[in-house]
Amino acid sequence: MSKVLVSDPIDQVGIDILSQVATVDIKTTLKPDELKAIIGEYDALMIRSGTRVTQDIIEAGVKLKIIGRAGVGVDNVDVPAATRKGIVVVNSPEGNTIAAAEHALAMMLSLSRHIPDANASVKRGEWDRKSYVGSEVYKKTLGVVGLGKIGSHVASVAKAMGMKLLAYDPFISTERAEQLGCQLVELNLLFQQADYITLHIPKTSETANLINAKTLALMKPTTRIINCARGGIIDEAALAVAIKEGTIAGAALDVFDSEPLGESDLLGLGKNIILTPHLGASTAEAQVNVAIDVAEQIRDVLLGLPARSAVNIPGLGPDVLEGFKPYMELAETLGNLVGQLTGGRVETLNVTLQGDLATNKSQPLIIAALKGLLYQALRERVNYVNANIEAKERGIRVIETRDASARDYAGLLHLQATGTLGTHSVTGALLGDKEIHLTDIDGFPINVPPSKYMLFTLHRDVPGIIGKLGSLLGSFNVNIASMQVGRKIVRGDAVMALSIDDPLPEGILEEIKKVSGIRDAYTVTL
Ligand SMILES: NC(=O)c1ccc[n+]([C@@H]2O[C@H](COP(=O)([O-])OP(=O)(O)OC[C@H]3O[C@@H](n4cnc5c(N)ncnc54)[C@H](O)[C@@H]3O)[C@@H](O)[C@H]2O)c1
Ligand SMILES: O=C(O)CC[C@@H](O)C(=O)O
Repeated sequence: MSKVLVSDPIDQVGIDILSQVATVDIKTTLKPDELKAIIGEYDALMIRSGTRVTQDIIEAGVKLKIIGRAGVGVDNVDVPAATRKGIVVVNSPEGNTIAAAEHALAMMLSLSRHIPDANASVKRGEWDRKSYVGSEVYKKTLGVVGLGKIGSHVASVAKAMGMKLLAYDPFISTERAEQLGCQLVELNLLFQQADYITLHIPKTSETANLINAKTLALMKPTTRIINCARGGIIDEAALAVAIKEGTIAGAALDVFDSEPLGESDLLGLGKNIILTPHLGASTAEAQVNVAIDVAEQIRDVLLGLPARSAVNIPGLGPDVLEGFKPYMELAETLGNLVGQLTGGRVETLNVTLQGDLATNKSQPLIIAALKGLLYQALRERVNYVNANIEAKERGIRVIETRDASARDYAGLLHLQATGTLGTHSVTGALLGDKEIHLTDIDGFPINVPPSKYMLFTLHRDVPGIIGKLGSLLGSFNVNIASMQVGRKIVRGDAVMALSIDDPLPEGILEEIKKVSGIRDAYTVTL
């Protein structure tokens, strides 16, 4: 049975799902060294934001197949290191969207009305109504930085509260922004005009310290900033100075450069700052959502099924996977076959996607073809996660061609590999949407389903050659399950594709190549 380590608090519903297929250990107080010492035993690791999965830990996780982040941000996982090791990293892209958006809105209103400080004063026995006069958000301008899932929800609710919306997101269309009632503007204009600025972006090299002394200086003295996205997007020292000096009115922060917060310039700024301990996703509903979402993906991967929200398998979303699964198998089989026919080191793989496959959603097929191609070299070490990187590291150039014109099959996949030992090509399609058929080998038309053990010959199409080959195989006790010849012209060059029941015995390939009329022969195991 597989073993899963859960190293952060996860809702029980997730543990129950994992327990269907694995032994689950829950250890939520591990120090990095302790995690490193035991991770080697586990097939899967499930975390929230508390565990840092560094390269060290990934290297020590010799059995790890999947890391599941019960939340959105995977910045606590070294995803490139996991990818290199073929470990799938999954998250829950939507499970806590509403929770995080509502937290941002709650922070905005709390900051406007000094609710945390007013509440604390009443609890101290005071009745001070003068110190806590607030301001309304109605008719004020909210600047939303990042109009993705959380930013969009914040914008919709803020719109309903009568706020004017500006947004900055270089990856969002004007139409989408308009649908949400937002005016897309340049960042500096947003900083200059907004009364409230709410951040809903990932922390990347572009967004690190996006709010700094320079950008703070652009803001109005009445501006309030809300960050429920990621620590490090705001320069905390500069923010503390801006609040202290009245350059801006205040800030509400759920996330910090270093968590837990500890000593900080942000403490001691009174009612103009609200600090929460990374609570954006902490609702009962969100924790159930993310636990189910991620535990199901871990369960599926441990059962050999694909994950629906893998962050390091490009283009393998649920919609793509559902329709493409049989074609993924086709691509992998063809990749494996052409890799074995070509032998040696492959330098270029030409991938032609024809008919229905000629869509811009077919990137997963190329990954599957590369996985098949690299199988002989890497065996189980290559998977959908690392196939692309492995191919790049080996200098394999991939050339894609899309040809939407209809053929005899709804979708045809053609692979041509060129390497140090020559060039070979294979084409395949699906019959009845699921049965793989090889339709062409090296330009010769055939129509055979692939089988585990196959023999291909390139020969002259002359009488008797099939008999000679059959006798030779018989003399070595090789049973032929099926055989087909593909030729372009009668008595010209031809290929023969044979399915055989067992692997070809040692030495027989050389004997086959000596048969008069046979120019070459290849044996493959699929
Ligand atoms: N506080 C919490 O507990 C909590 C909970 C959930 C999510 N989050 C964080 O909230 C953030 C947003 O999450 P989401 O689910 O909305 O993500 P999302 O991917 O749906 O949206 C992010 C948006 O940011 C935009 N973006 C990327 N780079 C940008 C840039 N340089 N400038 C402006 N926009 C940029 C993207 O185009 C996208 O629209 C993430 O950082 C996530 O980790 C925090
Ligand atoms: O695990 C948490 O509570 C925080 C999650 C949040 O930061 C996220 O990115 O999803």
